[in-house]
Amino acid sequence: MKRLTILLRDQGTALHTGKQMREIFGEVARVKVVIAGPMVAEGSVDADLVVISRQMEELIRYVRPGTRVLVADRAVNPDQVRRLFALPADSDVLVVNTTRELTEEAIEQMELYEVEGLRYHPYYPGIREYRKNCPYAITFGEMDAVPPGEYRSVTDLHSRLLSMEACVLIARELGLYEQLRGTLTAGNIRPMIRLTQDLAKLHIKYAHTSEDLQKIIALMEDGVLVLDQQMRPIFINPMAEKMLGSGEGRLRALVEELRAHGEDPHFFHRTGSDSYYVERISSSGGRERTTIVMLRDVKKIERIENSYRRALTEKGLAAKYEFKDIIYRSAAMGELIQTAREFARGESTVFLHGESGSGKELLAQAIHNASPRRNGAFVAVNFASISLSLSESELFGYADGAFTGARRGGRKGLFELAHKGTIFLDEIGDAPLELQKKLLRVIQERKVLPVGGSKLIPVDVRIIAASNQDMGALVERREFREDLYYRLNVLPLYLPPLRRRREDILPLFSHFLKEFRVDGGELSRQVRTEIEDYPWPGNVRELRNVAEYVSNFARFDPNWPDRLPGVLHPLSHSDGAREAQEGQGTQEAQQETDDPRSVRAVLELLDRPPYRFSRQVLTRELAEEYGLSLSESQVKGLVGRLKDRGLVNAVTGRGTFLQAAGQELLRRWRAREKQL
Ligand SMILES: Nc1ncnc2c1ncn2[C@@H]1O[C@H](COP(=O)(O)OP(=O)(O)OP(=O)(O)O)[C@@H](O)[C@H]1O
Repeated sequence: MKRLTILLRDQGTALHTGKQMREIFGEVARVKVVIAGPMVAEGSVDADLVVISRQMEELIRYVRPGTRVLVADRAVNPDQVRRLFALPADSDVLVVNTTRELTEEAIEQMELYEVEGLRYHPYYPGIREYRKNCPYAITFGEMDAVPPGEYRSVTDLHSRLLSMEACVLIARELGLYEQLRGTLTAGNIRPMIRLTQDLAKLHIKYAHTSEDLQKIIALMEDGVLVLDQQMRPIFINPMAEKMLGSGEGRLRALVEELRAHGEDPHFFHRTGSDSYYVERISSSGGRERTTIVMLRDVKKIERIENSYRRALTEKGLAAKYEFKDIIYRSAAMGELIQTAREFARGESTVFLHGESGSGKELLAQAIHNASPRRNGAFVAVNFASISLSLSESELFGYADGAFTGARRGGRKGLFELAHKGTIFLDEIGDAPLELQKKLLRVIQERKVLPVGGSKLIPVDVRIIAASNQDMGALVERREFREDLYYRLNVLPLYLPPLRRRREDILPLFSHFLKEFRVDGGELSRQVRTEIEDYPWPGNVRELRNVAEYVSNFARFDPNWPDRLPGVLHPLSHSDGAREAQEGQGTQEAQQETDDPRSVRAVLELLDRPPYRFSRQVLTRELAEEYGLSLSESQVKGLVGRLKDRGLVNAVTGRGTFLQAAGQELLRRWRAREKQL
């Protein structure tokens, strides 16, 4: 048997190249891979043929003089290239390798594949200047060489393999070409076929997606039109056809109104006896600017409004809770309530900051009921659940004759309904910018302009706003108007999350147990600690849900407290085994001794901007946010174990970040908590 030796510099390349060589030559030659280094004597490597790859010619000194040597080229592995198709077209990609020659060669080869729209920029250690801020990076088994940066993804295409031309040369040199011709041709063609198949599949998938989209748009109950730059229709769905009729005239009238309204993104459009709410979205993507127009039947809007109003009036436009209904024992809440009572006496706008479920609405109602306006209405508007087109007429009402079908005398908006009372603007951070502008005007002038009306109506309302988002960050990202925020944040109150006021947990728990008619009895010390130590990411609402859940079995099972830990940490207890059987939680079920709270806290932290944390920051945030005082080395150990479980990844110099499995686990935890 002929002896073929491949002489290389590093382990990673050796692994892949060795595999490639054995696949092709393994049956007819003895393939050996030698990694040059201090353990290999210079002038000692021999075989019938020694192969050295280009850019590593200096390794020739290890070869015994007189041995036949072939310097072979490497090529990007076509099997790996297909991963580039996953990157969005028109992206900048940093190509990372260890030397300038290798990097430039790789770029040259990748350009041959003509992956649409990817622009490659070289990087290698020591390069003077390179393109920073590339959203994507690719490398060839040299992950460590990737410079720090905010990448959306870093793809490892693994070491490049010996090119097929090189393999043919090796076969020739060894006199094995005839024998191997079939294998070589197949080896050359197969990856290409696989690549082509992949592209075909991708193409079919997109074709399907756009077909599916078209079906969905066709079935939509709103009219959808797409107009080109000259405002000529490119696409009209059946509903829009029905709304506008088949004649040219109606479409022309709509286009004229669109032009007349300039940049105004929505307005009412009347045609014949019908009225439509028009929403316009300009799209500047692609080569041409297009306009997407949505038409919504005003009668339908009215129907939705009616049901929203019904829901509101069922609540009676009245605030149920008073300060005495707020359960607490912590000093933090005591102080907060004291301040809130003082705020209640005044007229200024109050802003309640606090995580979801921490009791913002409860507090807003209590403030209203302790204020001079207690006999007026309390109207709650939730901006997270109110749709854009609905919200304007919903909030400000509409005038008589604003559109055909509008009620005689128009209709009052929620601001007017709250006249002499309080309006609670919940989840205000979700208000669309367009609406924020209008809200600002109302707050400044204390007057509303109903949709389609020309007369301002004075309203006397007190505003309480609330948000569970970081408003400062929203303002910074320009998603929330700064001027509006300052108008609203006059008397700020910060509701601490439940985990920051642990003394409140047990009193609240027994309060809710009573509400669900469960005899709280005496909880063991262990169970009490368990409840207090749980981080309660869903705050009081989650605690109430757990009490309700417990009530389902507590009435029949006197030992119900024993089941509580399993309810709070489903994965670390009995359910963990089930998850494992489902094949997803194999590692989750192996629960090392890690405290589930710390695991959860780390995953939660990594799921927040900036999504990448250094160990120091992680340690600090764990302490500040979750009250978990771990040392840096404990955090290191914990992160290491989470990495072993595939939940996170940690790269030296680039921090720790969530992996898909970690995200999935969080999603499942949260979904389960919602169900509880
Ligand atoms: N201190 C408390 N005492 C009694 N019940 C409370 C307390 N805090 C919250 N709750 C109850 O917890 C639930 C959630 O509270 P609430 O709806 O006020 O939270 P929120 O912060 O407004 O939530 P979101 O931001 O999701 O709207 C409600 O059923 C509320 O009655």
